[in-house]
Amino acid sequence: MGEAGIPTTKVVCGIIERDGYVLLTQRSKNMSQPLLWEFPGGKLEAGESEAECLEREILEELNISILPLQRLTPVLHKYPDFIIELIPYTCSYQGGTVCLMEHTSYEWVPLQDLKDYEWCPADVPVVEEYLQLGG
Ligand SMILES: Nc1nc2c([nH]c(=O)n2[C@@H]2O[C@H](COP(=O)(O)OP(=O)(O)OP(=O)(O)O)[C@@H](O)[C@H]2O)c(=O)[nH]1
Repeated sequence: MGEAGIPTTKVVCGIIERDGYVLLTQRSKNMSQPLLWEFPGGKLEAGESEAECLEREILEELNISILPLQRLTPVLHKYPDFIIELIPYTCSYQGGTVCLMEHTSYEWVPLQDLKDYEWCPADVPVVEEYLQLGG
């Protein structure tokens, strides 16, 4: 539980790397945080590991397979009506063609452009840490 009894939602997200590019997805108009950019992923379900969650969500949302590599620092972020613990993993792209099930668009982005996107607020520290690590 977080402040004032608001539960914390654990969300695992993937920084998916392929040949020096990283995969970003843009939330669609009818999702929460419309049109903001994020690293694909989703809510951790009971009984699954973070890696299992990430592989499942990315297959469901994008139809590609990935391999989680390194866990970065989780970010605790308070949105007006909920608290999120965003748990980032670097991942390698393994195969498949991106097919969007929920998002409005995606881009493979070079590291130097990551700062130019309008991110979900919880992602901002993740982007900073990732860039500090050198990608
Ligand atoms: N997948 C993902 N979600 C993120 C990121 N950053 C961030 O704040 N979130 C938030 O974490 C939640 C993830 O939920 P989700 O993707 O599994 O499901 P959803 O949007 O259908 O859930 P919702 O309808 O409850 O908003 C959303 O509220 C989303 O806005 C991120 O980088 N990746």
